[in-house]
Amino acid sequence: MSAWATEDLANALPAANEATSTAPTRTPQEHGWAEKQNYNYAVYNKSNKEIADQRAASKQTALGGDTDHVAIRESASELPDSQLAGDAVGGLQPGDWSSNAAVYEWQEEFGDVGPRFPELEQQLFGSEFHVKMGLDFKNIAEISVYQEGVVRIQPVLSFAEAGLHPVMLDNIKLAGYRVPTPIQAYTMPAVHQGYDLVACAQTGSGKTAAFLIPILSKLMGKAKKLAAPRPNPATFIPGVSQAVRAEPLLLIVCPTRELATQIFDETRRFCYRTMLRPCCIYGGSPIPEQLNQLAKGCDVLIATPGRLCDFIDRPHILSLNRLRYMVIDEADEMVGADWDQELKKIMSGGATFNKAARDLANHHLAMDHCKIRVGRAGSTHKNIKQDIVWVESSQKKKALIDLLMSLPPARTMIFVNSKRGCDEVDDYLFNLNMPCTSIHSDRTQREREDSIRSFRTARCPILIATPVAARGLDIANVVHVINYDLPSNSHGGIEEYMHRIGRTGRIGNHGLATSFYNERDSDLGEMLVKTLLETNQEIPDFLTDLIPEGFVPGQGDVSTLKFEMDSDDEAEAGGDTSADAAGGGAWGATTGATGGGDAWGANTGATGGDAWGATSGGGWGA
Ligand SMILES: Nc1ncnc2c1ncn2[C@@H]1O[C@H](COP(=O)(O)OP(=O)(O)OP(=O)(O)O)[C@@H](O)[C@H]1O
Repeated sequence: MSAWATEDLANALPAANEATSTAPTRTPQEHGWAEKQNYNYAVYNKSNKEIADQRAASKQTALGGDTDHVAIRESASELPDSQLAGDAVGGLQPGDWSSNAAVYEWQEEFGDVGPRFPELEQQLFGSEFHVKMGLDFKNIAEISVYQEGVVRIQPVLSFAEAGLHPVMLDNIKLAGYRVPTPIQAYTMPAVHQGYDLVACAQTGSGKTAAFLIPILSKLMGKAKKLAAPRPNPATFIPGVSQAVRAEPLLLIVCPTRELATQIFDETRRFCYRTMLRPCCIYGGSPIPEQLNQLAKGCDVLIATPGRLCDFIDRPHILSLNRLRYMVIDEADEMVGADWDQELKKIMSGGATFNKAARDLANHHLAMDHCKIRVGRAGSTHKNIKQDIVWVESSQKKKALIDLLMSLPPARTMIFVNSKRGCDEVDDYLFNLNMPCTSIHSDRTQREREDSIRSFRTARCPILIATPVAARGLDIANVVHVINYDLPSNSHGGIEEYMHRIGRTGRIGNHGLATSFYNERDSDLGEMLVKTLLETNQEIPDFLTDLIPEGFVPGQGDVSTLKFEMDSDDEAEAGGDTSADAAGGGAWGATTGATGGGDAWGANTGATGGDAWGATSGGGWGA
């Protein structure tokens, strides 16, 4: 099945608050929804030994060629062909662990730049499941960029002028990126000049590439000198060949398994045709599988904290001695996890950046680190239409099916606050023949990976999720996000709301976010109204009382709205913030901002002085 097309569907979506009164008179399939799919226990519940035996058997029967691919097809052979074709994402088939996804395997004889491999290139860059840039960059590029602290960075207007390695420029082209997003316009020169960095921007504005592109590009120039020795991939046999110790140059830590595998996917793309070998380690999947990957060499390690600690405790397997860069993704989420002692060097914050995370940055980063913030921390953007609908708790299920059946079928994420609620809503929709799947933290890792994969491929275009899936998930053509339960303040409040709705309307695309609201959500009401006002959304009648006194929707000055998450630095610095240079002229914005000109006043002259691949001073592992 092909991916759902965002633009047509987004244009076809009516205002959701008109939708709940429509009773379903047709089946979901008559309405255009895909057939529902059962979870395939036969494939997913195989033991590791069964999979290994199957792979060994298929290796024997394979007539030359790529034996791993034969094994992959074999392991999925119990699925119908149509399902197989639809489920291949980046070369992975059902039952494969995401950490085993194909990476570019460098060989000594390649010289400086590796040759192209069309099949791998297709897997990495050719997928219809990658998020494609939408048409409305303007609404992202218009957002003001703020720099805090002593260092001022001049943004670049294009990738070409960012001083990137030629292979990185090629990979950026293959990925289809034409111009840097505002956050990328600043992070590229900042990393190039060797600064530690705290970066923060709206959901879906390219933060992952904002740290990957400049860091990997710097490492590419020096990989041969810096990287640890590794075995020849052509002759390496897991468990038989001599394993090497993984000694990454770049470590990326993030809070969830789904995010880790997604960053791994993006890293695989940007490392294409270079000797930088990425690996991904995360909880819930078999350690031996991940050990086999590390044993082939690892220059970029993407990890969730628990599994990383496990491996750090085994110094013969993983050493951080060579580390040059460290990135903490979703840093505000990470600070709760007792990790502050280990977190150093570069920090790329999440779309919200709370005080605890900022304190952590102040504690660990070099004194002259840069802080770059695109828009208000925790703000959303105009490309997401936000509808709030009054629904009593007892009516939510009915309202949900009515809503789904009143809109054109579209890839939809439904958020609930509890695992039990997630199971219940999944059962309810599934029993009504809706093509849904679900994810929460009590599911096995195989179930989690299957669920994300089948949502990504639109085999199950409806995903019901607890907040475990809220952060960072980047799935093409998620047109509609439904907050079945709004996140009360004890469930992350307005920050969580913003992360959830940010699964749609990514990178210039449009999306709809519908939230069910009733008196139980009143603790969120005030912040919700301000968030709606900020992007000029419609305020429903039952929330108009909460509009700040004197503020006229659509006309009021949104900068007067007070948000709890506003930067403490701004307040503390007493207006030291330099703002309003969008750096995004190349995105087609006519902001009137100078975008990289003289607006910044004098450059600091603190270039950091680093040549390619050199670490900036005083940091972790330096
Ligand atoms: N310059 C660019 N041009 C086109 N697409 C881009 C560009 N930069 C990033 N993207 C794509 O935009 C999508 C969103 O990027 P990413 O997931 O990094 O967003 P994010 O800011 O981290 O969002 P979140 O806060 O939700 O995690 C990705 O699919 C990425 O490949």
